[in-house]
Amino acid sequence: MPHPHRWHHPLCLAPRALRPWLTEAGSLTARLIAHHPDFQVRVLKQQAARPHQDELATLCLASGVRHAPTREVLLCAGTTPLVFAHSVTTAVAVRRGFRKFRHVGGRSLGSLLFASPTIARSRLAWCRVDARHPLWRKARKAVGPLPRRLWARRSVFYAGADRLLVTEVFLPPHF
Ligand SMILES: C=C(O[C@@H]1C=C(C(=O)O)C=C[C@H]1O)C(=O)O
Repeated sequence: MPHPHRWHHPLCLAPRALRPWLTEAGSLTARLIAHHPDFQVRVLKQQAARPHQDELATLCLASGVRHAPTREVLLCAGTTPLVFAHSVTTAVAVRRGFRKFRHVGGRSLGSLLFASPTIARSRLAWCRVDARHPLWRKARKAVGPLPRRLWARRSVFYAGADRLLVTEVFLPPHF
């Protein structure tokens, strides 16, 4: 059976209010701060983890790779989670183009990525994830009960040959 989650879901199916968020080409962090002065980053995990199946090709990783530097956060307004963000890169990248990745801590990764003129970004891609997808299950674990399907977007940041894949899952009830 083909993998049910493909990253080119038609954007016209997204709720109108969500579309500006799904298509924001600048920093999502900056957009969230503009709407929520009490914006906060809650770090859930920053460690090596097995990349998701649908991340391997994008990061040019072989399917046997078990340890890719990974960061998972909740982007919150006060204590209310708005977005679950999952970022993954390669062992080489954190020693080269994305050296600062491991030291972001409680700051937003966006503040690092968009501050660097040498880091470029790919086009965005979209997907509706459900319980079959690890992103849905991770978000569920972090925030509790969720609707059956969630909108997610992702893009690759490039520092020379190095890649960092950032995926953002939009959480109800806010989105
Ligand atoms: C890529 C950005 O950074 C955001 C912040 C993240 C973090 O701190 O881990 C992760 C993904 C993004 O939602 C952005 O602001 O657009």
